[in-house]
Amino acid sequence: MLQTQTTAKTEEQLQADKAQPIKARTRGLKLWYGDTQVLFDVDIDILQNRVTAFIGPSGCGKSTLLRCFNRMNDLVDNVRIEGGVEVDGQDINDPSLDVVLLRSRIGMVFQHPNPFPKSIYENIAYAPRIHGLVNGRREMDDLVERSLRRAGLWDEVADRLDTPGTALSGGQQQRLCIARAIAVGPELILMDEPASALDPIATAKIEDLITELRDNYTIAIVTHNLQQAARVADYTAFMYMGELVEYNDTNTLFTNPREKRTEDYATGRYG
Ligand SMILES: Nc1ncnc2c1ncn2[C@@H]1O[C@H](COP(=O)(O)OP(=O)(O)OP(=O)(O)O)[C@@H](O)[C@H]1O
Repeated sequence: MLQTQTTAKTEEQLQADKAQPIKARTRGLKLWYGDTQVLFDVDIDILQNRVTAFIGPSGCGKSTLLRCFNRMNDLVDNVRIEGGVEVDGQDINDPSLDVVLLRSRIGMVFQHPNPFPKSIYENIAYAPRIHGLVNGRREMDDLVERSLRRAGLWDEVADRLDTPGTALSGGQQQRLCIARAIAVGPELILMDEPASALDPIATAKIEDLITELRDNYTIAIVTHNLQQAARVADYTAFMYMGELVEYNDTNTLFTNPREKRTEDYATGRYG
């Protein structure tokens, strides 16, 4: 078994989760890059206000699956997608859908922090301004402060909002990117290995933040780090060669997997 601590949900919590709305889901999702198929009939439900982790060996399709939820794969040449992807019951591959609007509703945080080459303040203010989400400077100041507070960064940057976001430490930059994602009030936040470029202390802060954000947001996270999935995720999906092998509450997936492939991965037999 996995040499890590997972906290089992109580029977009441598991029952309560059954009533939790589905924020996003895929049905029969298949994806090809050119002639190579990398996702095979993936069916997954992402529960609202829960953290869902995608784990699996390198190249199994975790990031590709994550990117299906905001149509980031559209930016890749020769990509072909079949099957359904819904966010809040809406088919996001509907050709009439405004992709820019979609991406503004779904935040994304990448492996390497990527603040804009602008001030800390502007990093947060930019998207709400172009989407017309606030009226006037005072509302914007409030939004910037609220977003930075939610991302656990306010106390560290309140006196230097005019300095460049790129001058912050790596961990601070990543929290700035999370604050930037939060500022537009996203329905879903996608995180692609958000802590893998950070040291253990900065990683712990990101993990604490993910746990706090769960009350207000729905989070899907790709991670290579099984302990991290065990610490932050309510639900975990194990993928292998483009298939969703097993999906369950995190404790059950790690302590009582149904599939031998899941058990082998969780116990480090391959990876
Ligand atoms: N833009 C692309 N064009 C062609 N093939 C791609 C592209 N992006 C990913 N792939 C291939 O698709 C497969 C799945 O990649 P993906 O990045 O989704 O896996 P992953 O599980 O996230 O891997 P890792 O853990 O190494 O990041 C891999 O074989 C990869 O080489």
